[in-house]
Amino acid sequence: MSATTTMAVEEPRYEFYYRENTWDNKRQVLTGSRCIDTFSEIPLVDISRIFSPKLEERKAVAQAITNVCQRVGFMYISNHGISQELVDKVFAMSAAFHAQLKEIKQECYTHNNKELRGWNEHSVNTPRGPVHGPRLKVRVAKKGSFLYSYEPDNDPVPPQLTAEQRAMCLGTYNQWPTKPDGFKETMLRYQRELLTLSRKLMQSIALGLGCEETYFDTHVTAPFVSIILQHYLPMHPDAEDPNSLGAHTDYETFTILNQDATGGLEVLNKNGIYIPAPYIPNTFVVNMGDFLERITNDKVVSTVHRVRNVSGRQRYSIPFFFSFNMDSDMGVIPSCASETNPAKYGPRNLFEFTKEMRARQKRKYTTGEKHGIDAN
Ligand SMILES: O=C(O)CCC(=O)C(=O)O
Ligand SMILES: [Fe+2]
Repeated sequence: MSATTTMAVEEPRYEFYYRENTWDNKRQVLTGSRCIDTFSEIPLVDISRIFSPKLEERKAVAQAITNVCQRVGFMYISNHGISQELVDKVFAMSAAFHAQLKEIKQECYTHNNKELRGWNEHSVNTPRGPVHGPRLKVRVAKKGSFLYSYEPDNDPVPPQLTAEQRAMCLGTYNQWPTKPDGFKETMLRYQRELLTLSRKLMQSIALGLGCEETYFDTHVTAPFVSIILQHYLPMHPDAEDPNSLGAHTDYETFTILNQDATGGLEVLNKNGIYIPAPYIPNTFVVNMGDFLERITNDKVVSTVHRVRNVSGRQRYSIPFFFSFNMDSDMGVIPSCASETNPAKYGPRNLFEFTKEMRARQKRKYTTGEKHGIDAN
């Protein structure tokens, strides 16, 4: 009788995630003998030199940023120039807004709005009843979010726009609550200051990718920007889905995220391990989005992430999503393509890129269809 050796065949493992409003995206993660050397923490980059008058210094930080963008797609930035006084004020306003009665927040309900700007609440199923008997699916709230977008008249460098371009700025549809006092002014100041920082970061990314520093400047004069004041409730112990915000990628160029000290943000590495991205004082988290991945021919990575608020406390965060002008046609950047690595994608603008997604979001609200995920 001859002995037979059975080779165990490792099944590929996939992580399913949400991208451009669809759930059927999957990314293979590497397990067992397939594991590779990947990140196990989120790097921190001191960006003070992006403001340096010396090109050499700006190039050095650009290189550091771009290396992280390619390897991890997520980083902490320190010395970003945004004052702690403003950050504290924005968080305090967000907490005061979310603490109001639902009936008051509903005055700026996204459902009332053509472009879905405003407040909304997301919920989760919590099966109740005997384990072996009929189970009731009770929905409980897990997250509230207030969404506002770019207002061209509030830009530190107000752009010249045609009526058509102005209509593409979703901030035209912002809904502002009357309370708390000073809410709109604070949120617009935050938008202004982060716009300036984002344009500077965009120049740094251009340099790091081997382009002229000003390569993207004309494409960010009236950028597609959205800001969400996220308010995560403590996750219900019986919640059917443990995610406060399901695994997803962001679809814009990059996101500047401000989080409180609660924790819960997790970033997927190539080996399928979710790496925590806890709060680090005086830093922001910056992650790259799908549109930048596309125009860099996949050189920069848009990394999957999720939020699980298992702290038992409320959590607040503020993602600032930054992208190009809605009507800027962007192809693969010449320095990211070559004869041996031709451009994989043709030119596309944000308006086209997000059209189907925005239509789906509207369908979801008008038909009450549930995707079980919170769109950005
Ligand atoms: O709340 C967080 O920490 C992350 C939020 C996020 O990923 C998003 O809104 O896209
Ligand atoms: Fe995100």
